[in-house]
Amino acid sequence: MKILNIQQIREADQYTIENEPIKSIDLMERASYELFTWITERFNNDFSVYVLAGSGNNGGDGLVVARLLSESDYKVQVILPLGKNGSDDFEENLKRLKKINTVLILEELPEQISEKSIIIDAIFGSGLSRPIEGRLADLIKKVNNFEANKIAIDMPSGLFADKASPSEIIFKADYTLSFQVPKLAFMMAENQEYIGEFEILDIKLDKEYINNCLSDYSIYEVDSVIKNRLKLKSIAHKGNRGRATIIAGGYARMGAAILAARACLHSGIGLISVQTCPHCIDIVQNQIPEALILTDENEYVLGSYLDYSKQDVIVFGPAIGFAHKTLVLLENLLKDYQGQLILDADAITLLAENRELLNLLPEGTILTPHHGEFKRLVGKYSNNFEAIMQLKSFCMHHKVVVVLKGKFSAVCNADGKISFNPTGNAGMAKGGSGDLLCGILAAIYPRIKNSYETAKLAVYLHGLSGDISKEEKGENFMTPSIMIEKLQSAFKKIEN
Ligand SMILES: NC(=O)C1=CN([C@@H]2O[C@H](COP(=O)(O)OP(=O)(O)OC[C@H]3O[C@@H](n4cnc5c(N)ncnc54)[C@H](O)[C@@H]3O)[C@@H](O)[C@H]2O)[C@@H](O)CC1
Ligand SMILES: [K+]
Repeated sequence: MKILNIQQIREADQYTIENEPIKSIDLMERASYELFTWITERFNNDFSVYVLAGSGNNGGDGLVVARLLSESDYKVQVILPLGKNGSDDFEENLKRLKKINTVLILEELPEQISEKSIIIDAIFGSGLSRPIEGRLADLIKKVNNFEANKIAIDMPSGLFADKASPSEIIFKADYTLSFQVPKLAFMMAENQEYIGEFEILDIKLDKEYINNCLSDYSIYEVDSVIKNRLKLKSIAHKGNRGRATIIAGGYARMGAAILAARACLHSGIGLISVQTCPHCIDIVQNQIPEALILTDENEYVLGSYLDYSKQDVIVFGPAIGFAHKTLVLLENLLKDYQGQLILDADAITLLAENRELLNLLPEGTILTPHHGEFKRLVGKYSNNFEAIMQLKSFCMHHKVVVVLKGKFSAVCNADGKISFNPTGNAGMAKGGSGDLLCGILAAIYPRIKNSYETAKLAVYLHGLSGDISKEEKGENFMTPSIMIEKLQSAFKKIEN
């Protein structure tokens, strides 16, 4: 699903108004009817409704919703903190609201409201142009302390759509009901406490116009052509389903390699090899009898460059440490290995600390840093909008694909396009979770044969197995090992 900026959304509104054609007040009615339907499907009319309506078109939407809910016998009260003069459609809807005469217009929000209330934020939407201050700021702080159900129309008031929000005076919504396309701000971790869950309502803006809008940002949806590449051909044998090698861990740290190898195996790889030091061979063989062992000549760390000529893909990095021999192995892989490289965890720190290696990164290498590791690569940033800019320039400069892990993990291609991943949850934030992602990436790359498409689908499947684990086992109990088991359902889900 494409993410558009405010300017593009405004143009799409205008195009629809002129070409459908539809009057702007009727488009407002249509948008608000979707809001009304969403609300009435989830809250019955035992809930009292408070609508905070600004004086622009976001406020206009709020007034329409107030009218529609009142006509469905909800008790609705409206507060107009910016007064009664505003945009044409706002003023017309205020007239219509007064005509039905069942909605109370309050001067102030009461000091106490029952938990069985809904507060609808229609103060500002996409027209917010500066931070909220003064009386309005006090109102937002007050509302944020109430225990009611809070719904923001289009955007939580105070939040900027396309850039970092400079102030923390922002309505804290449980639900944000936005129109037609998501906004970039919805993808940023620091904004989640204001946005709550977001839903995109179809208000029937011109589809073709939106399809033609150019955007570097989107939310991932499984692509059926790519997904079909995962299907095994009837002539499949272990050799043509891909060969992957995991180079991870070291003495007393082989868990990372085992998790990655298991995830890889359960994601369809044909042959999996694990490079281990001599002391660790038994552990690996006991844990994954399917794995071939590549024996490193070093006793405690991994550092031998072995024969990888038949390997389609190598995962290098999880828990591998920072020994000089390991660094040399990484350098040799960057120089000589001809297959697909997936670099994670300590490999990324090694790159950051030995920056000359960055110039050796083969085109299309997949790197999977979390924010801490990514900052080591690109320097500090103070919000996710800055992180996204750094991500783009890093990928374009080095011609690589980076998965920046977190809430809505951002997968960035070498051309600067960014796809945000919608699956996953906080229960996945446990040691070992990233190792699984490496395994999934390695398993599906040989069939998909495109770094960006592989990364998007692998991150999606990884999150999906996390969501299924959460649903069945709960956020606290779930573990990376459980997630490996749930890969079974994750694959089935995308196959259907
Ligand atoms: N035809 C359309 O364009 C549609 C627009 N819709 C709604 O219209 C909204 C956008 O409406 P508007 O462009 O009127 O913008 P808003 O309703 O978000 O607010 C704009 C007004 O607020 C003022 N303002 C901005 N920041 C302020 C601040 N910090 N303190 C005080 N005043 C401030 C602006 O000067 C302007 O007068 C969308 O978010 C959406 O809810 C929907 O009705 C769907 C159709
Ligand atoms: K709003």
